[in-house]
Amino acid sequence: MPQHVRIGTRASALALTQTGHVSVDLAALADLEIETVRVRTDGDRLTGSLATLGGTGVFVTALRDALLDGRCDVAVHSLKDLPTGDAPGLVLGAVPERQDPRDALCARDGLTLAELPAGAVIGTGSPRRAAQLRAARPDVVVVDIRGNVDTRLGRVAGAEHGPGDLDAVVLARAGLARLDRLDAVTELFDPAVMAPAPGQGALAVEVRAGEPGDAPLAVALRALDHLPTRLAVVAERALLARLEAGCAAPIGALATVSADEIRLDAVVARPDGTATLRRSAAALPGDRPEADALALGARLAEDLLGAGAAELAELGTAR
Ligand SMILES: NCc1[nH]cc(CCC(=O)O)c1CC(=O)O
Repeated sequence: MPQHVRIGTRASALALTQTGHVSVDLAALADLEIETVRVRTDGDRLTGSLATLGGTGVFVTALRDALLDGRCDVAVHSLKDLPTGDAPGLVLGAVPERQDPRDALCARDGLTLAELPAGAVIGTGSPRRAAQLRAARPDVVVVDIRGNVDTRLGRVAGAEHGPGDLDAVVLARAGLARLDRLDAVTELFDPAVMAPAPGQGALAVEVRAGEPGDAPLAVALRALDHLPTRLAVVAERALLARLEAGCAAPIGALATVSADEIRLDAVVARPDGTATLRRSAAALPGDRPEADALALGARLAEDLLGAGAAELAELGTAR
């Protein structure tokens, strides 16, 4: 008898494809019969600016409630949308292998950021992307936009659908890849120019704590987990947590994990892009690599705080 598993997801096209991939992967790893349960979150319901929606977790809370209530057994989130705080009763069952974490420019007429004219209008809802765009090109105009990936792409001039009132938008490459929309990408940003959000390109597969470790679902989750990705996102999120910031802060971080090193590069920006602070650190993972990744993120955050990161990024005042 296969184990019956209900997998909870937001109903956006991106969430549904992400959940679909996780379902297929889990079903290939153990004898599971998987049912998909759609859950509506505040992030789907409310239309205000992402930066003002009331902090972190707008895409996540309703899914976590469904997990805790037993309406589903597994929840799939974009890792970058997951708040850094503890979720009592829940654990990260698996962090599957990450996709390319870079941000992508989707501009009209195949243009790159350097090729866009002065005064070009670029849409993003992310203070992190806005600050780094302004740092790279102080002469462009950044406007706040919301909506799912297709809505945002539709606002680029020359798009087949939509009003086309923008010269470009910035989106995560990973989301575009999952939606089969890489055709819209005109430039992939070097992380030294546009550092991605902590956890960008990775997924979080969350489950209730204390479920039996020998059940088919638990076996499949352990096999799906990708240790280098887990270590990278642990380091990136430890940095964010120590900075007491969330996904709406102008903070980018990217860890790269090899057999003998975890390297973490981070940027903290003034929201208007007129100043940025970059710092890097590395650690040699030992017998408890997750603890080492956690310590690395916290240490780099201390370094940034000592250099004035909280004042620069207006942490604690922005929300
Ligand atoms: N906040 C929305 C969100 N959450 C995850 C992704 C993309 C996929 C990912 O980073 O894993 C997106 C859209 C975007 O930023 O372009």
